[in-house]
Amino acid sequence: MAASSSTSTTGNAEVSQTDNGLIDSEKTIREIIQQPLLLENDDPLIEFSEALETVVKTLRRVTEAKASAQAEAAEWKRKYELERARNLQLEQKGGRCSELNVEKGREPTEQTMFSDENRMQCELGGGEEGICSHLVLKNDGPDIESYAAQNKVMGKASFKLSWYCKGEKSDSHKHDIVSFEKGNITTAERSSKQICLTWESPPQTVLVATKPNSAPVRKACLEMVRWLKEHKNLNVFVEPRIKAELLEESSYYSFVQTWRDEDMPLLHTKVDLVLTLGGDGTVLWTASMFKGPVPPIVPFSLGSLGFMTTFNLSSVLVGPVNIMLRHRLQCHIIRRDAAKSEGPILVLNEVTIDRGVSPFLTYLKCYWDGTFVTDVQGDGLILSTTSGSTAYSVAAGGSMVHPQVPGILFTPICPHSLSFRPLMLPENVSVRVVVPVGSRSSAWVSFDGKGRKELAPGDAIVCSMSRCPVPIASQSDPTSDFLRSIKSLLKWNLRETQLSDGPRH
Ligand SMILES: NC(=O)c1ccc[n+]([C@@H]2O[C@H](COP(=O)([O-])OP(=O)(O)OC[C@H]3O[C@@H](n4cnc5c(N)ncnc54)[C@H](O)[C@@H]3O)[C@@H](O)[C@H]2O)c1
Ligand SMILES: Nc1ncnc2c1ncn2[C@@H]1O[C@H](COP(=O)(O)OP(=O)(O)OP(=O)(O)O)[C@@H](O)[C@H]1O
Repeated sequence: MAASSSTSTTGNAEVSQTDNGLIDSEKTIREIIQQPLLLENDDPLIEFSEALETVVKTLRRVTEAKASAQAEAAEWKRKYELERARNLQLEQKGGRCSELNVEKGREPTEQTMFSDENRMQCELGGGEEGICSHLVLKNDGPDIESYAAQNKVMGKASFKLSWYCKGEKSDSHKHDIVSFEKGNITTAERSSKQICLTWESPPQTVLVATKPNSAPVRKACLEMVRWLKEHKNLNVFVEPRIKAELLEESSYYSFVQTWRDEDMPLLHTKVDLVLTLGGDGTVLWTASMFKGPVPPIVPFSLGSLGFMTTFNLSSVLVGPVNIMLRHRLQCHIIRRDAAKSEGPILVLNEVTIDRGVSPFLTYLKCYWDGTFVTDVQGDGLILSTTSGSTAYSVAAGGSMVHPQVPGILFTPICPHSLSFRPLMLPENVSVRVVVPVGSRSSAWVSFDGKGRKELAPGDAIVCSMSRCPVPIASQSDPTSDFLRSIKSLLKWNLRETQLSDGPRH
């Protein structure tokens, strides 16, 4: 039935002209039926009268059904507006957290989700400190089925997510990771993490670091320093050892600058760019010179492997340059009797706690965020970054992990246990490794394979992710670099392809 465009309102229900027409038709038919002219024995007229009676009944049913549907629609509209007004009111109150307010002893099942008056009720608990808020809807009325569908849309429980860091509330980073707008939980976009460095002003000061005791590296260094000065007019910094080597070669290199030990904490404020000539060890060494922020490093591969030394071309002075942020672990040593800790010591690959020269089992107790986790009884333990996962950790049975995955690898070295598998922890965990007071021997700790220190019984080392990563220039994207490294350098999964001319299964 087509609806008329003009309407008149009766109470809550809106009655259209079509409905008025139906009512008029019914009246007319009734009048005809009740005509006194109709005789009792006039059969065709009686039949006609009965037929008209049926039409009257049908018309009445249609009119009633329509009115009822319109009344229901108006009621839903009213409820919707009521609900909306309540929600707006809540939002204006600052989205205060409220606790779930379910009637005591009554589960919020479909049957109990509406009130007796078929009225949606939004009951909000008063808990100021709660971390969630929910709508509770009740209905014991007859139209449960038709309301249930609406409930799914209108009665969706609202909630809030809160972030805690080591037991303390912290919302500072929430929208970087998870959004919960309108009750839909989504994570931040993860399509690309490629970082590109574009110089806003040209670099002016360059630090050159080289592998020692290598004639080709020494030659490359002389040429590079000269080129940087003559072609780019850049300030050049080198380590004191290299400065001595350069001056040994020629007094021409007297323009080259160096630093004293006490200046090192401020080195990053003077240097725009670091160039390394050597292998992975040279990158590790150079990164270790910076205890805080590290300037971008461009590694020139002159080593034997070159996991981090994938860069070969030097258009970096113009840019843009692809950058890979490699995370570091920062470590503090806590001596049994000392009031102050030693450190921080930053590592790009790993911290290794091992038995050193001792022929005995290393005995270590491990804690994550202060909770005891396990003992290590074996040759030792490696706490590795994902960049370091392809170094010592993989040799000890750890998995190789893409360096963009944030985390800490927990890899035992030759554990004297059949079930001690390596595992990986999230980046935010703080790991404490203690040499128990009752241990028969000391343990030894090393940082990227260097700076060996003894840990006596009662001493501990605490490691967590540093906020200062090492930005390293890369030739292509991080995934291609990683795959190229593990395939060409570690020969990952190299196998001849099976011939096709064999038995068919
Ligand atoms: N059994 C082992 O595999 C083992 C033992 C001791 C140390 N190491 C590794 O050596 C590193 C120190 O390197 P170095 O050059 O100063 O010492 P190094 O001269 O002894 O060289 C160690 C080798 O490890 C490679 N390497 C370093 N970092 C790597 C990485 N992230 N991925 C893949 N290979 C990597 C180097 O290219 C080099 O070939 C330590 O951080 C440790 O990871 C490995
Ligand atoms: N500037 C530096 N001062 C002191 N030691 C350094 C310096 N650069 C590198 N080293 C050390 O020299 C050793 C060898 O360096 P590197 O690893 O770069 O060369 P490689 O062994 O030939 O290459 P790769 O590591 O790729 O096999 C490493 O142990 C490293 O710590």
